[in-house]
Amino acid sequence: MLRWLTGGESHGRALAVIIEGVPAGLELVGDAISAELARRRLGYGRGPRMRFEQDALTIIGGVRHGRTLGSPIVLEIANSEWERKWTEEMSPDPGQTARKLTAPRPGHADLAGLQKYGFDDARNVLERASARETAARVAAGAVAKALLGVLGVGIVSHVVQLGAARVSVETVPTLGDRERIDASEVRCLDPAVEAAMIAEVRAAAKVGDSLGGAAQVVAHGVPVGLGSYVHWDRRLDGLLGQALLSIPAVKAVSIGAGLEVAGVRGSLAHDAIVGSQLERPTDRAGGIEGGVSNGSPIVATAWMKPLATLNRPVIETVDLATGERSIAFRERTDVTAVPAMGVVAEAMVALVLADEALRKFGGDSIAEFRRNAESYLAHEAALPWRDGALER
Ligand SMILES: Cc1cc2nc3c(=O)[nH]c(=O)nc-3n(C[C@H](O)[C@H](O)[C@H](O)COP(=O)(O)O)c2cc1C
Ligand SMILES: C=C(O[C@@H]1CC(C(=O)O)=C[C@@H](OP(=O)(O)O)[C@H]1O)C(=O)O
Repeated sequence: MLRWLTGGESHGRALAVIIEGVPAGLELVGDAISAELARRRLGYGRGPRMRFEQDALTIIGGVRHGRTLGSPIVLEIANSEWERKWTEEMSPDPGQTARKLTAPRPGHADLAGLQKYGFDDARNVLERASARETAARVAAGAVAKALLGVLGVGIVSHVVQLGAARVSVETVPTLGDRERIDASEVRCLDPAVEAAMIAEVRAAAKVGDSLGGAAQVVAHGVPVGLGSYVHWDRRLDGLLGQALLSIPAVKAVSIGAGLEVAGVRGSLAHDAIVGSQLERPTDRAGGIEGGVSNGSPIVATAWMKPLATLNRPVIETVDLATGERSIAFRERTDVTAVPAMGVVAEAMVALVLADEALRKFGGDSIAEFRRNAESYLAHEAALPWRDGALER
């Protein structure tokens, strides 16, 4: 099993993540993790911070000479502004701020967080509720992707909706599309829709508004048999749903044809099993049946609300210090973060699949993990009719 936990505040010294359960001997280099962090910073419509934020990575433990040790992997991602701007405001030493934030921003965790934890300064809430934390998830996801690579699993994501601009649901990307998607400013495969998405962001930015949208994640090469139908908390679709819904501002998750199948007849909603190789000409189920991976690509889509902070603040709130009507204050903000959210969603899918792969195949070393997987796959592939036994 894979366990991981992040820590750190948005404007604190750094974020950290500890990842436990990765077998020894996995090839892991800092550059590969940093490259994933850089992908998350991209995207038309992101705010000023992403232009200077470096996401400087330090591997604190668990890796030696480019290979994992089987011990907890400890990663640190520095926050670029700490030294310059935040050492006093975010100091862990006793003291107090002269700049309390007392007007909670609607659409953020501010008010519920203030009430729940008994604070009188919304900074105590927003620092941890900020999606800055997703940088640590992406670092952990890079480790999970490296592990999944041993099984031949590869993950790709693309933006399928930004504001009102939306691609056809038929376009499911291959691993070969990854470079082309990352080269797109909005991480969209279809050039015509890409242009419409950029126009949407421009129009929203011009009037100080924000946009939501959706990103689809596809995992290719996932073996049959991850997840289970035997308990509610072992269903792979349930695990993916929780993981993706935990991304800030993600409000819905669909698997495969998800939303569309609700409105069609059953005869058009499922995937036929064809021939002696048990092929699936369609993948409406998104690679999961009964909570178990079925060998088809896993397809999950995360739907994001428009960002809550607006560059032209208009949303009403109440200043808790005075009880007076106020307008939500503006931290720097992105116009949209859907392209970045897709990269975070890839990480979350990778972490779920890596956890399930470890549960199924186990192993303290990568050699053992690979051997176990190969043995299972060889056995699973040896169904009687595949070697002609049924004909004898
Ligand atoms: C990558 C990423 C970047 C985000 N950037 C912003 C931002 O700049 N401004 C903002 O208001 N919300 C931003 N958000 C969303 C907020 O963090 C989120 O709306 C907030 O946590 C409340 O949403 P919730 O109710 O889903 O938790 C971002 C989310 C993600 C995934
Ligand atoms: C820092 C990141 O995103 C931040 C997420 C965020 C929010 O409210 O969630 C608000 C902004 O924070 P700041 O005021 O520091 O610019 C974004 O920049 C990041 O993704 O690394």
